[in-house]
Amino acid sequence: MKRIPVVIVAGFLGAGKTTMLNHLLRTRSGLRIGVVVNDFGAVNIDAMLVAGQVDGAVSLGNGCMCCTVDDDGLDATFASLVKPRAGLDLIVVEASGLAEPRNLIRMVAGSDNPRIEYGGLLYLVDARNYAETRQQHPRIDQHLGLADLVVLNKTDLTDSGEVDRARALIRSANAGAPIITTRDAVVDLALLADLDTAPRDDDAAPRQLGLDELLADDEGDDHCGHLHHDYQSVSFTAAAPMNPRALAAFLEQPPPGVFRIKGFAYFEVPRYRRKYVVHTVGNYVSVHTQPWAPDESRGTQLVVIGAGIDEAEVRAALEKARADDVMDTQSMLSITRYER
Ligand SMILES: Nc1nc2c(ncn2[C@@H]2O[C@H](COP(=O)(O)OP(=O)(O)OP(=O)(O)O)[C@@H](O)[C@H]2O)c(=O)[nH]1
Repeated sequence: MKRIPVVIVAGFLGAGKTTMLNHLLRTRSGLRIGVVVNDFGAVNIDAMLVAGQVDGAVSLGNGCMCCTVDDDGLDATFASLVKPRAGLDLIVVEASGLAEPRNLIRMVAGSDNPRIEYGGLLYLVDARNYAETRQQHPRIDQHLGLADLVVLNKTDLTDSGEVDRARALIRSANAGAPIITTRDAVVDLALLADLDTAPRDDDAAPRQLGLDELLADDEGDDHCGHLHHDYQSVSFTAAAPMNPRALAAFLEQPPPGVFRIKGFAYFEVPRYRRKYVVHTVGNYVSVHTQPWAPDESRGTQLVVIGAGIDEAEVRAALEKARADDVMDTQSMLSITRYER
């Protein structure tokens, strides 16, 4: 029986994991892909952003799955995905931006399910924020060291010098994994199919860490060092419309410690009634629109993630950004200027 490869997609907050997953799903040309999506916040925004285009999906919300799944690891999740009827060719596990890849690899490689096999780790790097993130979180180097393929993304937001510097830093953490540069995480699906057997850039050198060593190594059990211990998330939901100017001001200058905001917003402004998907990563804001699903209730759902954030302050700022009056169309400029 052919086993279904399970590829783990990891990378720090906002690196482009969901963007890549959506690209793969759009271009899968006949291949059947199952996904496991894990979000840090209580509202599973990532699962909503990939909904509707996937052949089988399991969403594990509210916490990094490296620590929050139970003793069976991901076994129940895989069991529900690999039913022969689903006929999957590939399973992609999108880790939360703060998850520990080593633990995830253990869960997949150590699974008792005879229908799956570990298919490798793809690690996404945000070229714009990488140097700073690495300085803040030296542990990222360990994550990168486990990768079978590194995708250096967001090259449009940096100059070539910065891309070269990021490449050199990645190389110092991982001697052999191929590094590809991308914009909007456009990765060829074929690359994922043979991730763990693809030729490495240092063919002569041994792998930094063999899978057996990895599974035996106790270092990954040191939960204290996990990135998510330093971070909090605040989820905000509102059925009433938002004030575009006030929400834009929040996205541009969020309370101290906030690094990532994602979700969607509802504005009751003539001609601007579509669903506004909003993202911030560091100080970069981006917005795009999509239609509401026919049965979807209008409303705003945002997840705000950061280190040392004051939940009450975040919540109060978002409450203040609700529209308390009829909004003029001019006010939407403050949001639409970030449309990509
Ligand atoms: N300019 C630019 N924006 C990008 C690129 N790739 C992704 N983005 C944007 O970056 C933001 C975050 O992308 P996501 O795909 O949601 O990132 P993620 O890694 O899934 O984020 P988390 O799950 O929160 O860790 C979104 O606004 C994307 O549209 C890129 O290459 N260039």
